[in-house]
Amino acid sequence: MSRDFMKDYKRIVIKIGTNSIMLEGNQIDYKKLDRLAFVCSTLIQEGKEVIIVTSGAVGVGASHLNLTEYPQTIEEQQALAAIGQSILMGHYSRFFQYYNRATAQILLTRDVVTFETSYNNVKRTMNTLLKQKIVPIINENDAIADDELNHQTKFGDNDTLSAIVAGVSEADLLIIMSDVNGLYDSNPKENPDATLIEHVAEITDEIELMASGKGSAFATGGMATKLKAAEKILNQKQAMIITSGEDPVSILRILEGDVIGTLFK
Ligand SMILES: Nc1ncnc2c1ncn2[C@@H]1O[C@H](COP(=O)(O)OP(=O)(O)O)[C@@H](O)[C@H]1O
Ligand SMILES: N[C@@H](CCC(=O)OP(=O)(O)O)C(=O)O
Repeated sequence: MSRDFMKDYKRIVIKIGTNSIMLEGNQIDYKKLDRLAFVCSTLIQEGKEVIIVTSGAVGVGASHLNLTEYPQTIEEQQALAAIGQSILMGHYSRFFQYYNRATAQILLTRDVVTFETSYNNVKRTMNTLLKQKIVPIINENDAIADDELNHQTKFGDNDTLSAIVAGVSEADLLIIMSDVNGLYDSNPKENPDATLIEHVAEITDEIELMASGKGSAFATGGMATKLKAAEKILNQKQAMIITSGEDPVSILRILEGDVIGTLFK
């Protein structure tokens, strides 16, 4: 399938996962964040609008405290996210500054889906930032999001969050950057013979069966939540790509129509 239509896409949501932000040994991958800032700034110069959905608050918090294991209690996890989120945002802000771009932090809970006023507020905030060529950087508000009996506030994972953000912002395309090149017919970390799927038009039972667990202790999603996100995107009549976060510059080629990663459309 030709991907020439990519050239017409204007509003892009880019989701970057914990495994792409952290190097092995739980250090922040500065090169990756810098390349991402370069790519987003270049896209804005080309007249596109970019929203980032970032994971990594918990991972960066753990790195800051030199933890190697995922903490057991919710309060420890939430405290870690609070520590990591501000450090992470500081890095984004500095790397984007080099390219003369401002960033803005938006932390969301499920209230944006449940309450119309919250939905409209976040939509308005995102549009106002984009009009000023400022890059909204979104994460779940991990420090407060928890599910109480009659108040569900958690998205649970950032793949779901990124599909919701793509819906609220009426984006043309969601790009999910991961530590794999796309959806394979089985987990490529466990099966060296796994083959990459180039295009998926519908999330069938057969597609769902291909996905299994997550790539590291600090990630929450795995391929299964990326497929859930894809299902949402297809229902919203939008497009999504899962691609490797190894070299964010490949996003420029994706938007030129190069066949990279798995396309859901
Ligand atoms: N069919 C599949 N194709 C590709 N990756 C898969 C598949 N099934 C499971 N995975 C796993 O999904 C992981 C990516 O998801 P995740 O750990 O949430 O990473 P991220 O932090 O990038 O969101 C891969 O590292 C891989 O181990
Ligand atoms: N909000 C969490 C995101 C966790 C998450 O979904 O991680 P991932 O599977 O790497 O996208 C954080 O910032 O640590």
